[in-house]
Amino acid sequence: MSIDSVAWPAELAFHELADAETLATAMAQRVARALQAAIEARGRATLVVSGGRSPAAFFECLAEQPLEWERLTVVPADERWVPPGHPDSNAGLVRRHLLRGRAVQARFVGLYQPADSHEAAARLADAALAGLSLPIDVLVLGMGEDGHTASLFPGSPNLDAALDPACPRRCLPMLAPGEPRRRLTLTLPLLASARSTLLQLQGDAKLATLRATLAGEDARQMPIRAFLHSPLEIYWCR
Ligand SMILES: O=C(O)[C@H](O)[C@@H](O)[C@H](O)[C@H](O)COP(=O)(O)O
Repeated sequence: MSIDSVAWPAELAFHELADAETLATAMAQRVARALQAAIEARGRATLVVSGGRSPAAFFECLAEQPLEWERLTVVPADERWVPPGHPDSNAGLVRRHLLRGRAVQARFVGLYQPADSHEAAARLADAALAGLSLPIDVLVLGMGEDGHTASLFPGSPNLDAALDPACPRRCLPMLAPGEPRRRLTLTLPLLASARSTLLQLQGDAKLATLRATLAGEDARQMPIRAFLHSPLEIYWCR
């Protein structure tokens, strides 16, 4: 399948990059421009990033960007309900690959806190996010081959609530199909408030998933559909 074989909606900015390194650099430069513009306009900026295997190289390129990091707040789009020292922790991923060098000066608002229950943990994360000024400035999403994004998983309890544009919560507990199953996710109102949204994808399987999203509109089946509209920018390489 080639990029040109898919009739992408004209409003989606689709960038095909030569390889993963070129993609990471292009995304880092784009995100840095948007964050610096936000800082110049409002004195501060908020960046929400996804976890998983894809973003490490992008994080490392972004960490090298000449930004006023002390004016930045970084928030995970979702979290596995594991401590930051756990190998699956998104907070750990961000701290290892993004909050390094000068970028260590950024403020980080993590979602994980120990709690008596998954729901209690989500309420603690909700409280931690209460002070976050909206709209967020930059959102960077990934996508699973099932069409999930953040931890908005098809079939998860709370998915309808999390996708509700009027959801009163900023963070909800979710269940992933694979381990670690217990997740915490930012909800649609918070995620969709972003002034700029980038989607990072790699490989033909995810391109096929993205193509499949165009065949329907129900975000409960493929939650990434809730973001497939302007101002989304898609960055893809094989
Ligand atoms: O915590 C997570 O895993 C992410 O937030 C999740 O939404 C991720 O972006 C996709 O699952 C893609 O993950 P990969 O980059 O590992 O394919």
